[in-house]
Amino acid sequence: MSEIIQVKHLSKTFGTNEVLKDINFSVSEGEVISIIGSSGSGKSTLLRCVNLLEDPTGGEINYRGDNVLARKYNPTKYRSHIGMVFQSFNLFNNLDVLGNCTVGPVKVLGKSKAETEALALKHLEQVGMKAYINARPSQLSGGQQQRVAIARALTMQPDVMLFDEPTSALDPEMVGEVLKVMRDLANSGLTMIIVTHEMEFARDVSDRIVFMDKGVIAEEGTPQEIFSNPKEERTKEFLTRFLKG
Ligand SMILES: Nc1ncnc2c1ncn2[C@@H]1O[C@H](COP(=O)(O)OP(=O)(O)OP(=O)(O)O)[C@@H](O)[C@H]1O
Repeated sequence: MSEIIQVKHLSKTFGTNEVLKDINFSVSEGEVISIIGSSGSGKSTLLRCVNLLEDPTGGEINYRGDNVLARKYNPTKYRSHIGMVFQSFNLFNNLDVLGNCTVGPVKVLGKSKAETEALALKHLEQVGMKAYINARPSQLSGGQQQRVAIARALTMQPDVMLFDEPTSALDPEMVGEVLKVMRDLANSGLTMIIVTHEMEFARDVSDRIVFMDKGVIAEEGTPQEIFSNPKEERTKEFLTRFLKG
């Protein structure tokens, strides 16, 4: 399996707060990785660094072997390979559903409108939102908006999709529909890095679990290793606390 992203010795500091310390991990084609850990452990910051939404303080992010933090590398080009879905959907309310999905590929990637619309319709169908192409985001439920946000990211034809707590802002009854779409994507072979508090989902869909604690990767392994047989005391404590809560 070829490596798509490799993070080496990554660090991130906000003022005097060292949020990420010497992070090393990689994702290969077709892999699904879930990042779990307590609130404030640095999960979202790590994902945002991978997408260059935050400037890492040190280390390397390699995309197919090239360090994207090197001066000569074009960050816009790199970002076009990385899809991201946020907690808060971030759809454009002045555009309808189809417009939300086509604006990026047409304006940023310079793709043809006809080709992009066909692709967008395919992905909107995949997430069960094809019937809503003319709706505005404000007319949709949170779960529907998040499914459109997923279709929008997919229409950019990314190499890897990052999900930053995609169900945290949803009413409980809408969590399932978004997780179902993500399960289907994972089964389809899409490469995914997911920050989530949905433990059951993470256990079921992931090839690997990364457990973060206080800015470091405390433990990493298969779902079986992490959930049934964690080696680190802090992993056990987190899971016990989580299951009780
Ligand atoms: N833009 C920022 N400026 C200053 N501090 C920040 C910024 N973004 C994050 N932090 C700090 O970095 C630390 C890690 O935050 P982060 O959001 O990455 O954690 P998390 O594990 O994703 O938490 P949660 O599960 O609650 O989302 C926190 O102490 C947070 O206050």
